[in-house]
Amino acid sequence: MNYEAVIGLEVHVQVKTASKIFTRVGQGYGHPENSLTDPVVLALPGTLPVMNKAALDAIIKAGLMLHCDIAEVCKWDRKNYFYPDSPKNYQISQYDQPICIGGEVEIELPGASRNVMGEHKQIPLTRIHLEEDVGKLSHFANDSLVDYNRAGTPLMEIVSEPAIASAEEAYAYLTALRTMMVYAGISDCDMEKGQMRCDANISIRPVGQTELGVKVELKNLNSISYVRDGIAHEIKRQMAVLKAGGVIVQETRDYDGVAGTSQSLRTKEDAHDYRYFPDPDLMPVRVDDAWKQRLAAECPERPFDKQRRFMTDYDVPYTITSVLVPDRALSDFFEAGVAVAGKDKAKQVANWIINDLLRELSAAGQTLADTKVTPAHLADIVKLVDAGTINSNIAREVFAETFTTGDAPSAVVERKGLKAETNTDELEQWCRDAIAGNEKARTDFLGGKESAINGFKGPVMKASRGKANPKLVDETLRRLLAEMQ
Ligand SMILES: Nc1ncnc2c1ncn2[C@@H]1O[C@H](COP(=O)(O)OP(=O)(O)OP(=O)(O)O)[C@@H](O)[C@H]1O
Ligand SMILES: [Mg+2]
Ligand SMILES: [Mg+2]
Repeated sequence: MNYEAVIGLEVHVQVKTASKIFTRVGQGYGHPENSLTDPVVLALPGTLPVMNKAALDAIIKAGLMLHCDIAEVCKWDRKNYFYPDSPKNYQISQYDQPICIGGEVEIELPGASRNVMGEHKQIPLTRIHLEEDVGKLSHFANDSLVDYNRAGTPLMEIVSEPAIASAEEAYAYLTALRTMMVYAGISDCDMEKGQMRCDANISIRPVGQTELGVKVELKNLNSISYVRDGIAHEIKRQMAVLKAGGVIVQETRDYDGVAGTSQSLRTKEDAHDYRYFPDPDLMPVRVDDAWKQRLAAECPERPFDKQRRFMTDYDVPYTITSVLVPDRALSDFFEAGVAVAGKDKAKQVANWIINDLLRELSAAGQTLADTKVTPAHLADIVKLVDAGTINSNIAREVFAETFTTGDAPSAVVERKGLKAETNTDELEQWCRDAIAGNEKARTDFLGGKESAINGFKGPVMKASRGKANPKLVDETLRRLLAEMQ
């Protein structure tokens, strides 16, 4: 029998706000243990939560980016459980009235090769709700330590429908989701810092069956690659169980990304009853149109929409757009360059960014934010090359100088006297010398071997100390050779 996999992902994303979700103490990663706490975080008697509107703004934005319906009214519920990561013995979350309903995540599957755009698909979402993150426990041989710095950090839970078909699709889903959240400034989604965390629910069923199989939930998937590997491993495991005549039991498993193995944590029988009920300390939230419209205006263009626009409007190849677009600052830099250079020069501007700017940045250990190169510099250098003022070899040199000094390319050309040799008499003499100096190439060319012309170009370039305009050299050589025929 043939089986197919069905996957649903629950993704937790920490929202990047200045303060925590229900109190004014700051949030962050890497601070001394228990330094980001206050009476509300520690649930001291008499404290009450106060809603942080910035966290609501962020989740509404996320919902708008992902085409969700934003509920007119949503409310807060207590998820009750007893564990030291939550000093209140409950977590404030949203149960039956989440803020975002439905929606979808556009994903791109791997193409036939790196240069080819892969298939795009929409993965439907069930909901997105907002809750507070909990504290972190560290277990040692004889004791366990609790750090409440993370407790109360606003946390979105993005729940997909069971509609992801493979480990590759799950990988693409998380990549797309992360790019989108970073684009909108909602979260940095650094999985190593726990800013994005994912649980994967996996079942298999005979192909053609509509009813879902029994799901297994994988936890502790702390990188996007581990999610992919963990899912692939789990699908194989379930197939093997069924093939051997066994049954899948509903359980939660822990996946060890390093070892590539998983083990059962708990089965359905141990499932919690969270006794959800509305939190009496918090009012429901009503989101009106004006609020939604304010945030819609702040939402950036979706990355895949931008990529399609770059390809159709600017005629930039897919491979280049897939480097430019995932980095919002880089794509803004590109568009600023195009705005100066003109739309018809977009491809050249993009090439300077991809081939030269990125190379120089990585060699210098810098990021785009540090660079002295401006979008106008790129437009300048494209213009210099197009006008034949400098050839592309010299342009590389000029760019490197602009990169280190921040001087405009035309200023560098001026200062270093790098203008292409336009003295045609001198150029013509160099060409004559080159032809005279290579008898064989001359006979070959005159005998019809087109490529033999290249044999003269090296000596001409050398004579001009690299400054000759290659187009002009080519033209002059052809004219002189034609005269000899
Ligand atoms: N049979 C199934 N096979 C694969 N995925 C499933 C199946 N049934 C449900 N899912 C997925 O499992 C996830 C369920 O998440 P949800 O938060 O609704 O419930 P939960 O996991 O029971 O709750 P908790 O938040 O406490 O983990 C969804 O992403 C859903 O698409
Ligand atoms: Mg859940
Ligand atoms: Mg779950």
